[in-house]
Amino acid sequence: MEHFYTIQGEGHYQGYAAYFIRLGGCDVGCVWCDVKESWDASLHPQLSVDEITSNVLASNTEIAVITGGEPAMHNLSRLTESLKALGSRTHIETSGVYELSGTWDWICFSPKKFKQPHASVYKQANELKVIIYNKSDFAWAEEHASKTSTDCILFLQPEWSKEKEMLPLIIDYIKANPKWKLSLQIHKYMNIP
Ligand SMILES: C[S@@+](CC[C@H](N)C(=O)[O-])C[C@H]1O[C@@H](n2cnc3c(N)ncnc32)[C@H](O)[C@@H]1O
Ligand SMILES: Nc1nc2[nH]cc(C(=O)O)c2c(=O)[nH]1
Ligand code: SF4
Ligand SMILES: [Mg+2]
Repeated sequence: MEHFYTIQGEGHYQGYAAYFIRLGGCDVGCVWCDVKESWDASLHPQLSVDEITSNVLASNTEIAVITGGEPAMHNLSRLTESLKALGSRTHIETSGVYELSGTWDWICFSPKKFKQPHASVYKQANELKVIIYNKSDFAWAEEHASKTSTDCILFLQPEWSKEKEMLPLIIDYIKANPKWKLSLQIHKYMNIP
């Protein structure tokens, strides 16, 4: 769908320069998705792996973030092999609904109520990033956290339109349950992609 060089705005690598590759196509249907224009893959141009990776190479970062849409809908073996051959780190943002293909240095798993994750992703995830849209999402976050590996880093991130309402609750929750950390979408405050 698009590719751009920016600052990773979320999660464990928040603040790092990163080259984003956003793949079209998603059938998860989150009501609050902030990139709904990604859902229909046929509306977006197809680029070759070489076209994409040459842009990553031209940037100064060694971090390539594959996102979407739901990137795991696609076979990502060739793309991740090419990125790694260029010396790039491969990071993915995924809802975990599909079994992952490809080789990954960092897996950010953000489960969704709208479609159940695939069982395999829990032990693969390096970070769990749960979006908090309402109060019931805290208990739901714990359910998912209990299935991840012990070294998985746990984040709560407010849904953007509910941030004013949910952030105070998230802060209280993290103070009471400090295994969780806060993730804010800092790129949205900075008005960058
Ligand atoms: C657009 S999604 C694409 C990757 C993948 N489909 C997924 O959902 O993880 C990228 C990240 O943005 C988060 N996100 C999407 N819409 C959001 C919103 N309105 N507020 C906060 N986070 C949001 C998702 O949970 C995910 O962690
Ligand atoms: N700056 C920036 N950081 C991000 N982290 C995850 C994003 C995503 O949409 O996957 C994203 C994004 O869209 N922009
Ligand atoms: S899974 Fe990701 S891309 Fe798909 S609708 Fe949900 S937030 Fe949007
Ligand atoms: Mg985004």
